[in-house]
Amino acid sequence: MDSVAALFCTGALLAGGLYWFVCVLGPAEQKGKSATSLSGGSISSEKIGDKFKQYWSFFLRPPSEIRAKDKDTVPDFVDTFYNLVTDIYEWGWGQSFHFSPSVPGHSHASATRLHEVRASDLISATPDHRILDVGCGVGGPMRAIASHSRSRVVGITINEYQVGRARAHNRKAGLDSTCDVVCGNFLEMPFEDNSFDGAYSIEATCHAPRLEDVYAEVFRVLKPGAKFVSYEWITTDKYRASDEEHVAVIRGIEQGNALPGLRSYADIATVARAVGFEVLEEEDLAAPPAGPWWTRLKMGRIAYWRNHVVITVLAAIGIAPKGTVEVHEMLFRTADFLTRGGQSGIFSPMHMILLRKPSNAASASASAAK
Ligand SMILES: C=C(CC[C@@H](C)[C@H]1CC[C@H]2C3=CC[C@H]4[C@H](C)[C@@H](O)CC[C@]4(C)[C@H]3CC[C@]12C)C(C)C
Ligand SMILES: C[S@@+](CC[C@H](N)C(=O)[O-])C[C@H]1O[C@@H](n2cnc3c(N)ncnc32)[C@H](O)[C@@H]1O
Repeated sequence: MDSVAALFCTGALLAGGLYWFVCVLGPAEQKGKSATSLSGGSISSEKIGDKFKQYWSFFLRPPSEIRAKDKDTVPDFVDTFYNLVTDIYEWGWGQSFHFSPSVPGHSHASATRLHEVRASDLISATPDHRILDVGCGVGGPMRAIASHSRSRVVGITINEYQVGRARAHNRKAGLDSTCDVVCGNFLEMPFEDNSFDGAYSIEATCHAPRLEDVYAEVFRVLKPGAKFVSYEWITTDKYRASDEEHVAVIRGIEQGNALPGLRSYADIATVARAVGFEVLEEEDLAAPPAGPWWTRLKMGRIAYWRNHVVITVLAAIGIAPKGTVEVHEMLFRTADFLTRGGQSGIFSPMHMILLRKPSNAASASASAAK
């Protein structure tokens, strides 16, 4: 009898421990996405492994070919990437898929919100405005900006699965009457010329093979006099193409984040002017005195190990799709490359550029974009 009781107690303890490990500790950042509901977005479970191999094979081509910057294949490859990572991002990071400077006395959530609201204030978003979110993810920034500015916000993302997640979050937040989400390509947007009073893009245009193409589209859909702010992923003036360590870190960042090639900070304003924008302000928001953005990534290391164990166990018992283990390992490595990029100062994910479409501008700058 005693041994039955001991067996029962051990079983109960193990089950309780597993529940705590997976369900209580599991959602590292935001409750809402749990480890037991990780999926491959719109990709069916059995195809995740193959899709991951296909994603990775993009980088097996010679860098010169990757940098050929193909407008037709890159959006598909980015879409595959977001099918693979969206659930893991939400589970381990939250609903805002970007970095922010750390702010003393503020939580990650609060520092994230300050960074988002800053974009809204820079473009002077007001309640009568219709604002475009270029590359909206699952809509963390959109909800913060709609609540802060009372503007109507329309987000666009290439990834259908994110559209569903964003809409569900909007409904839950009671913001579905002010926030809309559209599935589409920001290189060819399904919006009328001169139809937005402002636009912002947070860590999304880095996925564009040519920055000209997305900036020209934003220019086209903005009303004359309207402002656009972008937080760009760039290499800084500390980056040296002759330094092997620099090259390895930047390549690691590109491979783990579906980037067709990082741009230099020096190219951003040139492109913006070429499509017809006036440059109002340009500042690397990661530069001192801003608090380091990478500390959150570094501090998370223990949680990532825990996440790795959780995903491996769930995949082994058939709850999580098998391929998620490889995807998670890729993100694990990416976190390290990003941290090294931040610490060495060669990379920034928040080079801010504030632009205005001139008041006397014609509707589009198609010729500038070609
Ligand atoms: C702007 C982009 C994405 C930026 C960040 C939101 C993501 C970049 C790297 C991601 C992560 C790395 C490590 C993961 C960890 C191993 C896992 O256990 C939990 C999720 C991570 C923390 C994940 C979260 C999102 C990132 C920080 C790019 C794509 C242009
Ligand atoms: C890193 S996420 C950032 C999301 C959001 N701005 C945020 O901060 O939470 C990049 C976003 O850009 C979108 N994206 C990338 N390439 C795109 C394209 N060609 N057209 C539309 N959206 C794109 C992705 O689908 C994703 O939603």
